[in-house]
Amino acid sequence: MEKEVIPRKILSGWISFVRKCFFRVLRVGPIPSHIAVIMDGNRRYAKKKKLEEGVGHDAGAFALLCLLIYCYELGVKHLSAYAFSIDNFKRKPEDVKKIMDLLRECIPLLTRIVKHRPIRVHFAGSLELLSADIRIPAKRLMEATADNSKFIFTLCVVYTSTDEIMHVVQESCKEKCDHIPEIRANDASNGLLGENGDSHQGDQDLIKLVDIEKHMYMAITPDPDILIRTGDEHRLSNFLLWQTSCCQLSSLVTLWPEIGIWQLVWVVLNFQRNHHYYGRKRNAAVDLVNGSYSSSSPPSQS
Ligand SMILES: CC(C)=CCC/C(C)=C/CC/C(C)=C/COP(=O)(O)OP(=O)(O)O
Repeated sequence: MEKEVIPRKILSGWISFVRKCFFRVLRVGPIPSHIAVIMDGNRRYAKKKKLEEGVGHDAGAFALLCLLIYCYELGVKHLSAYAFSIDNFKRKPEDVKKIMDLLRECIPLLTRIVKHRPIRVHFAGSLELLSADIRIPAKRLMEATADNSKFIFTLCVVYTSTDEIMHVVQESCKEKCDHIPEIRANDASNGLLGENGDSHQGDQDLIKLVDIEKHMYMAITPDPDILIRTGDEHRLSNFLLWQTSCCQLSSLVTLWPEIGIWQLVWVVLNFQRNHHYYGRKRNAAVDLVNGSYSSSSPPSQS
């Protein structure tokens, strides 16, 4: 990745001015709070351009950093990217090494980008599986930007939803086990223990939705409004499965390194067109979770 090129090319001059004017017009409509991306098509891009495979990933990382700046300027509050899945460890060793090298390189670049913008950088996933030379600077960058609240950029690395949900279950159980004596004592004082000392109501409610959500790797961001997948793929590939039940899925034929401002504008315009529909879905889901539907009037299926 060319280190100098990233900020200069897109941050200065009339291109940046025109882009900001354009975004101002787009902001007349609702702007998604959270965009998530699955960055497919990097190798195909390299093939198409007759470049070495790894160069496709370089171009992909560059495209991601540009998208970060565009989203920030547009007024989006969260951007999350699927940079490395746990399943990607099954790829050829040189492919794994390439993405790990990019991760290592992107930390100083991100440090420069956040120097002038209040962006919080978050790495989500089983970070203990990263080598120390990536994990330690990544944790340092997370700590250094932890107080930035205007924008959160999440890089999902060594991530799958299955792993996230397993992690949540383990953490929630661990936490509750530690508190079982307290919960039992509380139930006993409220007369809620049965003859054999079991809790009548406590156990089935032991783990609540709030417990699950607080242990998610993605706990610091709201659910995405838009999930973009490039490279003409239509699968979720174990990415944010818990978080995407009411989200617009935008599958683009564009290869990831070719994503730019026009693709972003296109998905945001689609979001604006469907905004009321997704808003209603979301509200219905929240009502369901809060138990505001009675059993005699189930939610309408649409
Ligand atoms: C800043 C930073 C660390 C960025 C990450 C770099 C990057 C673009 C990662 C994409 C990872 C990935 C496995 C994509 C899948 O498709 P593929 O790219 O292998 O391509 P294909 O769909 O053409 O096979």
